[in-house]
Amino acid sequence: MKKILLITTGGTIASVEGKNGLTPGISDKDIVGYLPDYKDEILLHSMVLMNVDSTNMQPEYWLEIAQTIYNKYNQYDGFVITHGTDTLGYTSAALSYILQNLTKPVVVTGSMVPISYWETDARKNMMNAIRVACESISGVYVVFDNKVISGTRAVKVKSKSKNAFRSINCPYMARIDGSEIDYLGNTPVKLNGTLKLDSSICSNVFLLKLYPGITPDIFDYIKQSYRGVVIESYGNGGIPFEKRNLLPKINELIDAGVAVVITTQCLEEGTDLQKYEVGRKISKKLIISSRDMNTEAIVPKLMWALGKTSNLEQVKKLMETPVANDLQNQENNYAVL
Ligand SMILES: NC(=O)C[C@H](N)C(=O)O
Repeated sequence: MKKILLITTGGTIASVEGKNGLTPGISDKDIVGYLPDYKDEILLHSMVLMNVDSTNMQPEYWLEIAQTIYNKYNQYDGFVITHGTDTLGYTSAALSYILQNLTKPVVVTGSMVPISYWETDARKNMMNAIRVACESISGVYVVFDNKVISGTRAVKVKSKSKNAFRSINCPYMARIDGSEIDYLGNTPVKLNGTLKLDSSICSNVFLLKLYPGITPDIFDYIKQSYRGVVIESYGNGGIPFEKRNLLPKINELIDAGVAVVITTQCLEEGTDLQKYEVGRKISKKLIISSRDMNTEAIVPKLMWALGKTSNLEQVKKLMETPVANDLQNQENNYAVL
């Protein structure tokens, strides 16, 4: 019988209506109490690690989750983490970088409606997550609304509906139909190796969304206080140089040792800095191109890379090397669900 550890962290799934609106309030035991009878099939242990709305999630909490999995690793076959949906994609990506050489499944799930409500999606998501955690696969996965998504590719695209997550720039790993898990591409394999807790995280990272009219002085502030900046530019990726020219200040940042990543506000297909003049002008040697990674993966990856080194050549190399399926080089061929 498979032995699974459920780690609860809060989110809507654990929320109750309080004086000031929904807030996490129920325990791991309460959550388990809502599940259909599973006791003949799996041995499920549970623990509360924290009880936060995931809007309050912090890099320190990612480390707590990772450390807990690391400490309990040998006692279980798989792990399920219940989490708020708002920043779930950041946490699943962060765990993919912090927990290196995973040989077991770590499955992150949540819900859009609290588990105590009759119309909840929590029971289905949890049972599906437990099913995936019992598989002989390795790595971090997000299980939501019958879909299995690579931990570095899950993006919340809806604020209210139950089909809130999509796999961005990467095929879905699997679809769940009743108790069947249908793998859509190659069935993920179980890896061998020794788990490593790669926990040096530098959270001094700024995320900047460009808009027409943005002025260069924001970069003075970033230079003083941050070691890395992710610039969400437009389309294929480019920096404005008409009227309010951002290029000199970005070059100053790099000269001061700040890591600069260019990504795009477009959800799909990623950047190509070589296509347009606005992209080529900024594509100097030390600009980090995010290609088809999503922001939820880029931010924790940059924190993880800067935790290891302040050498910008090395940061660029770490960022541009695929980790846990976060980045692909060849033409995409997406599964549409
Ligand atoms: N559906 C949810 O879980 C949303 C909630 N605000 C959270 O992220 O914790």
